[in-house]
Amino acid sequence: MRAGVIVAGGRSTRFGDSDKAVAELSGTPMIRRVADRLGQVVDELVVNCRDDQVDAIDAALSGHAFDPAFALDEDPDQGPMAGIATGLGAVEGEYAAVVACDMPFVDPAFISYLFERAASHEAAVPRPDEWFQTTQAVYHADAMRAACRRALERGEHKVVEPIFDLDYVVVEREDVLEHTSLETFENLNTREEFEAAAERF
Ligand SMILES: Nc1nc2c(ncn2[C@@H]2O[C@H](COP(=O)(O)OP(=O)(O)OP(=O)(O)O)[C@@H](O)[C@H]2O)c(=O)[nH]1
Ligand SMILES: [Mg+2]
Repeated sequence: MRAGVIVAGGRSTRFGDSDKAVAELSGTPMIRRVADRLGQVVDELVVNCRDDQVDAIDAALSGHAFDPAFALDEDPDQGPMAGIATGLGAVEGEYAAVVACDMPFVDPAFISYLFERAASHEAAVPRPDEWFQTTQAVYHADAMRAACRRALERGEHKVVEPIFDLDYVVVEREDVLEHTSLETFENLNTREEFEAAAERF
C-alpha cells in the first residue's frame, strides 16, 4: 500500500494574504491539481495543514477519487519538516510520497519511480541540482517520522537533516532526467509565478 502526503501548512507569505494551497490555477485550486496527480499512483491521501485551513482545502478537494484524511499541525508554523512528520503519522501505508502543495506539475510517473527506488531502503530523495528535493520524495513513514522527531529534538529545522539519519537513496540529476523533466519540482510562491504557470495548463 502506497500513501501520499500533501504538505500544506505554510503561510504563503510570498503569495499575499490568501492561502496559495487553495488559490485557483487556471480554474482549479492548486492543491487539487497536486491531489489529482499524486492520487494516480497512491492508495490513500493525507493532507497536512492547520486547523483553520481544513474547510477551504476540503472544499477544494470535494468529489476527489480519495476522501483525503487530514493530519493537523498541533503546533503550527514549525516548518515543513514538522508538517511532514505530522502527515506521515496519519498514513496507513509503509511508504509515503510527500509532495508540497505548491508543486502542481508533479509527475505521477516519477513518484512511482521514487517508490521503486525507496523499496528496501528508508527514503528516495531526488537531487536534481545541489539541493535535495525533500518535499517531493518517498519515505518509509515510521522511519522518517522518527528521524524528524530526533532532528526537532536536536533543535534542527532544516528539512534535509532527518534524511542523513536514514538509509536513503539519492536520485541524482541524470536519473531524474531519465524519468521526468525538472518541471516536476517547480514550486509556485508568488502571484507572478501563479499567473505564468496558469498559462501552461
Ligand atoms: N505543516 C507545515 N507546512 C509548512 C510550513 N511552512 C511551509 N510549509 C509547507 O512547505 C511547503 C513549502 O513551503 P513554502 O514554499 O515556503 O510555503 P509557505 O511557507 O506557505 O510560503 P512562504 O511564506 O511564501 O515561504 C509548502 O507545501 C508549505 O505549505 C509549516 O510551518 N508547517
Ligand atoms: Mg515558507
